[in-house]
Amino acid sequence: MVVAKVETQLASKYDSFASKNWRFAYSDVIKITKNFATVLGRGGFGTVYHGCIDNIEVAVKMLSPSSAQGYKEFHAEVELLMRVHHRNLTALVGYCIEGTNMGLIYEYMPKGTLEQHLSGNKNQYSLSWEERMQIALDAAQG
Ligand SMILES: Nc1ncnc2c1ncn2[C@@H]1O[C@H](COP(=O)(O)OP(=O)(O)OP(=O)(O)O)[C@@H](O)[C@H]1O
Repeated sequence: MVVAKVETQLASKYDSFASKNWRFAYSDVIKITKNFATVLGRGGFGTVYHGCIDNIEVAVKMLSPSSAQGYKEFHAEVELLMRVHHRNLTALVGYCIEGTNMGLIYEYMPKGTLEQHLSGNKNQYSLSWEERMQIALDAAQG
């Protein structure tokens, strides 16, 4: 099957320049997320779940089969974040490619999204224009 072939090519490509530790089996993802028990949110790529690896919290983004942008985005995200590391970029911890089960594992960001902070929904404290400017600069650096 064409899809299976592409997935195998992708998987071996990533394995060739990353430590084997980056790649997780789908059975690991099930354990990490406690069978996808807690949803953190949903994006264009699919659903994001809370998980734990050795007591370290992670966020697991699973590619939704109905996602049009998903497959391309998955490819770009793994490719980029395996090579690029910056304190203003959420770190990729690993990925899973097993048949149609494709997921990305990131470090967990406990303080909510930037959007929530910019809109003031997360807490009462509103960011000053100076702080917003600094965030814009930091994001651009990332
Ligand atoms: N690393 C993370 N730690 C904690 N929560 C996260 C993390 N990544 C994503 N989330 C949660 O999952 C939601 C969806 O994230 P995701 O990155 O898939 O979508 P997005 O960036 O909002 O949209 P899009 O993928 O369409 O650009 C976020 O709004 C956030 O609530």
